[in-house]
Amino acid sequence: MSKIIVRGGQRLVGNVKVSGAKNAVLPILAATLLAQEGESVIADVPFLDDVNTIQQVLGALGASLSYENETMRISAQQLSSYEAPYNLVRKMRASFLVMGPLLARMGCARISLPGGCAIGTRPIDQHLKGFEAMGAEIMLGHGFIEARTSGRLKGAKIYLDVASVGATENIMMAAVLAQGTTTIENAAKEPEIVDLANYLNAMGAVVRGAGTGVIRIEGVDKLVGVHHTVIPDRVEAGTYMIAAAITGGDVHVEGAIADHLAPVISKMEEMGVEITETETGLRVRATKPLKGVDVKTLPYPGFPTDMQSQMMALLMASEGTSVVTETVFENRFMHVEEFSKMSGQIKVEGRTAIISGGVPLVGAKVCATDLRAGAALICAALIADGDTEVTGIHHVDRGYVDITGKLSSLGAIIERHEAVEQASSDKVHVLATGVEAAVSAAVGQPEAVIAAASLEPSIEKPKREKEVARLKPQPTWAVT
Ligand SMILES: CC(=O)N[C@H]1[C@@H](OP(=O)(O)OP(=O)(O)OC[C@H]2O[C@@H](n3ccc(=O)[nH]c3=O)[C@H](O)[C@@H]2O)O[C@H](CO)[C@@H](O)[C@@H]1O
Ligand SMILES: C=C(OP(=O)(O)O)C(=O)O
Repeated sequence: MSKIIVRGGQRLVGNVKVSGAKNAVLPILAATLLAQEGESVIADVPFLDDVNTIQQVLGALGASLSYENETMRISAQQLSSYEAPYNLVRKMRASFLVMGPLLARMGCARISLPGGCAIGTRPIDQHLKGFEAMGAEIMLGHGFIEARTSGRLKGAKIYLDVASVGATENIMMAAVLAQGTTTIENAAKEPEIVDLANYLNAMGAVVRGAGTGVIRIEGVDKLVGVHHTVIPDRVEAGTYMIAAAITGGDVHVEGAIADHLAPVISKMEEMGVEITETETGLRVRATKPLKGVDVKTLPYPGFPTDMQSQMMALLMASEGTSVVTETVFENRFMHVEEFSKMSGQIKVEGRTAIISGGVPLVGAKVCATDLRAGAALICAALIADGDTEVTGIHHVDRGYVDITGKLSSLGAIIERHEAVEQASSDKVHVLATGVEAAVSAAVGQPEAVIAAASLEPSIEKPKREKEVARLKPQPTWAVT
């Protein structure tokens, strides 16, 4: 099982460059499916597992792709399938973002249900409500969602019950080729929505109002491939800002856009962190003890839920009591249990966490329960006494480009240990201690052979097989 080991106690100093935004590039790559002519050239595409997954989804639909020097070239003139494979959708919920473009381009789309994940149930009802309003027929069954339309989709007025980022993007992508005008009310306002709208407009679409609560889309007949550069990742930037502040460091976060990070900057300044805008990013300095603050996550321009766990790490290192309220996802406090292994003093009551700050953190063996939880544990580990071993880092690989390299360039003592994998023809052999660990190492692999050595020797084979099936039903995994 791969892990990241951090030795706490180093002050971070220097420059760190932010990569292109995961949450912008995924919908933009999905939108390249809309280009009936020409090649799409997307620059600043971060080297992430999620990007690899969407690349495979596009490939399975018939697009041809190449990826070099953070630039992806996509030709989608000829699509050969309208079905996003289960193996890929199960790895990454954002695969569902191909539904809008497929419906618009091919009149049908079949995608397996993305299901829930560690941070909440994450329904897709608002996406489907939008497609239905535009005339699509939705069929659900056998773990699949199929959407079909006879002829073009029709422009419609759609009010979102929740300002969902994904639903706004999916509906926008479906509407650009629809007949007539689509209005999305209570639309999400995130910078990634604006980046997608800019890309669609460059392709020939007519999208107005992105970044506000009302987006109007005039359908056009055809879109073409164009060049686009993805915006910098505000969550990655925010994570390095927290890493700098927690270590009492002095770090320039190159590429960070102050406007995109306004709620994070405001809270960190309230705590006593000095943040200055430079020509190319943000300089973050912590020169005095920090004080606790209260934080409530909200859709943009509120405090981002994707920064909640990293902020909690900083609050543990600050003086006084802080209250964090999570309003976006119903189950995004899984990191609290891991923090407590590091001596963090946090009490959870429903959607609120009360943090007693200033208690020295200690190194421990912890597990990333989701992407941002992993980043938060690494931030906390930077000031913990001794070594912290973070497992579950396949989550971190979804959204952070070379986090160990970037942090060690700032002076952190951090290294990555890769799992021992013996690749056979097309299966990955997983060696790990314990059923949970073995299954967690096998997640994300299309086929895995979980070696007997991975599992408790006292458990005989039929029982081990049952245990693996219980933990993660996955028909292509075998126990040897
Ligand atoms: C790839 C990507 O961009 N991911 C981001 C996106 O996820 P994602 O687009 O999945 O998040 P949404 O904005 O859709 O979800 C926000 C809330 O709306 C609810 N909801 C959503 C859709 C729907 O049809 N019905 C419904 O009830 C969700 O359960 C959640 O409670 O925005 C989230 C909220 O900022 C971020 O944490 C994710 O990093
Ligand atoms: C929750 C996140 O991503 P996703 O929506 O892709 O799961 C995230 O980026 O923190």
